[in-house]
Amino acid sequence: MRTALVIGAGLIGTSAALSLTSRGVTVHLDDHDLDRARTAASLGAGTDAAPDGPVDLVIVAVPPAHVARAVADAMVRGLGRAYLDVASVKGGPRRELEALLRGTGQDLAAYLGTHPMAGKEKSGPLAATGDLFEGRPWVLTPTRDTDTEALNLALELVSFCRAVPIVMDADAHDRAVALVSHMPHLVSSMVAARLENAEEAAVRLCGPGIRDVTRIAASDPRMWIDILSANPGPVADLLAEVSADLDETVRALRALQSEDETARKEGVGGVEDVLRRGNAGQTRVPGKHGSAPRVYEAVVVLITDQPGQLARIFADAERAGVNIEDVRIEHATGQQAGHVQLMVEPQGVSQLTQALRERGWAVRT
Ligand SMILES: NC(=O)c1ccc[n+]([C@@H]2O[C@H](COP(=O)([O-])OP(=O)(O)OC[C@H]3O[C@@H](n4cnc5c(N)ncnc54)[C@H](O)[C@@H]3O)[C@@H](O)[C@H]2O)c1
Ligand SMILES: O=C(O)C(=O)C[C@]1(C(=O)O)C=C[C@@H](O)C=C1
Repeated sequence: MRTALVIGAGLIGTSAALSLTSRGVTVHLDDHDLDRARTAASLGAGTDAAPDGPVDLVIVAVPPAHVARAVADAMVRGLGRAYLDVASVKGGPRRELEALLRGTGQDLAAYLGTHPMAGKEKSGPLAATGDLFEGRPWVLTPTRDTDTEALNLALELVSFCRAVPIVMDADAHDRAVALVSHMPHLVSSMVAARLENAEEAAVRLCGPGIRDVTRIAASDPRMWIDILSANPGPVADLLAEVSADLDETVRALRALQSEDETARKEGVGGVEDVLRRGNAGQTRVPGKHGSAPRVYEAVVVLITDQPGQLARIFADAERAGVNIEDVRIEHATGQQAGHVQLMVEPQGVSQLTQALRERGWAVRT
């Protein structure tokens, strides 16, 4: 691939453009908000000038409700040799596109619906990074009519972004993401909504647990209305299952308040059941690079809010010969201090702890 056109220079479009540009592809950036295309270009994601002929690949990265129209317009104008979109839902936009192309003389052969399973709760080009898709699954939904050229160009894009291609049927994809993305998003919003009118004294105590559960609740509601509107059935079915678990758990907790010992025992059983099923499900969440989950242990280091602290910790860990697999930073509420959790292989814990303590860090394991 030598040339690409990204329509929608937001988080996903600009991230893909950054990856392609770094691999030598000439990327043209288009957005109905010209400032966004200009911002993406200033970040090194490509040029906001229009291409002077058809590009190899047109990447449509606009909100799901606008995808079919944007792809159809690009196809009718002959902007590329192949076209793909990156929307979070696949069945609806494809059917909509089919309807829009009817009678235009265009068919769907040069189009491929795709979905990178990577993202952020932030939107826009300023949130984009060139490594956003590294090691993440990128779903491709070809049909038997898809051109080999379109599929190969999509595979090249996935490879340039260092993502992992996964081929799926569009409707099967939508059922799968209802489970692993859309239903969890709503549950996160519902948990976060409890905080809206909560007392400040309670909110000040927020720790890592609630941060993990509510991060995605900060996402743009307009984008998520589009996503959920295109996949309502599967998401509603899953939320009904969550709702049944909620009812059971409320019943079990009420039983724990009972004076009657048998009822209390049943309550413990009910609570234990949901916690154990949660453990079992959580172990199935894949780890880094889509591999089987690995168990890391946390070495927690206290830092103060001064420049260069993280760089010093990493340098000290490297000197100790311990590989850091993942990092989380917890800022202490209302203080100029925080904790850095360094996730390492269990056998590296004592070596790293000792090395960091020797270099003056306050460490908790
Ligand atoms: N945010 C995520 O985590 C994530 C992850 C994977 C896939 N996606 C999908 O990627 C797509 C883009 O999402 P995003 O997070 O980058 O959103 P974003 O809001 O950051 O970017 C979307 C961009 O599209 C532009 N736009 C809207 N309509 C347009 C049109 N008709 N023509 C040209 N430009 C138009 C907007 O101005 C905006 O700059 C969506 O379809 C979304 O479902 C998002
Ligand atoms: O990490 C996040 O912020 C996301 O929500 C990313 C996430 C997800 O994993 O659910 C959200 C929607 C996209 O379609 C793909 C990825």
